[in-house]
Amino acid sequence: MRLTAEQLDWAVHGTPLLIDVNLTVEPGQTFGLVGPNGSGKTSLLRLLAGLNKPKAGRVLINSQPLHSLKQRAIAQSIALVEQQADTTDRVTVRQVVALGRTPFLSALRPWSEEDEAIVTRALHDVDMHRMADRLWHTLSGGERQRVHIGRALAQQPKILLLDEPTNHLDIRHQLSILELVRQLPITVIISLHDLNHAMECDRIGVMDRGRLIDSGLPHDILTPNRLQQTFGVYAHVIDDPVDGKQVMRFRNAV
Ligand SMILES: Nc1ncnc2c1ncn2[C@@H]1O[C@H](COP(=O)(O)OP(=O)(O)OP(=O)(O)O)[C@@H](O)[C@H]1O
Repeated sequence: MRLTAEQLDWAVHGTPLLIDVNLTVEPGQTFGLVGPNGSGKTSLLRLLAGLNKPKAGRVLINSQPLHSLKQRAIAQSIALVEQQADTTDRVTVRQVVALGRTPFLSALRPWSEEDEAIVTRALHDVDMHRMADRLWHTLSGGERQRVHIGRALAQQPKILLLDEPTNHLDIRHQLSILELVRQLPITVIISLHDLNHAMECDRIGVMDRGRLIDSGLPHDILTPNRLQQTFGVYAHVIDDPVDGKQVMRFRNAV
């Protein structure tokens, strides 16, 4: 599904937090959202997921305005993994992941073996199958993060929105989750602080003080000049002698 944001504005108590954001992510693309702390990445993802209503502008999935759809229809297409999602309920890992199937269940469409298989697959995808019966509150931060990604995968969305999905993960799980996400045949928007990870996206966009100030191919966007101006760091790019890929190295900009 194509996801489009048209002239999005959002404000809290009169303070503009998103200003004239325009964005199109083509079906199947992985779009990385980068930007300093407080630049508006989470705010944008919440608008794209339909959790917050824009003050102006609109979000479209394919050519359908998001605001014209019921919450259940949105949930059948879009999944959001938030940064600080939590639950106080006494639930197991499997039960949390199974919540991803909720938008598809009804009196006429009760829980089925297919749902069970989708949940099992999602647990494997995030490497949590061995902990399926563990209680949520006993999990570490990274394990919780993987369970939330599992819930989103169980939702089998056509558009997956991920807000810094790797910030609690050890390096092995960072790499495996990013690889998994990139291989999904769906539209993905992922906010990332690790700019070397962002380089692996199909396209990236840079947020700065509520505006999407640049978007395009990672190598064209994450230039030393941009890193200095927007992120306040000096960077240089070196070629990895093993695979020839370009890697960024950062130093303080004083
Ligand atoms: N409900 C709110 N009330 C007031 N200010 C808010 C609210 N939500 C977000 N903000 C502010 O809006 C700005 C953008 O926040 P947002 O969480 O979207 O940034 P971000 O780019 O995701 O940041 P980070 O990289 O730190 O996660 C921040 O300055 C934040 O303090």
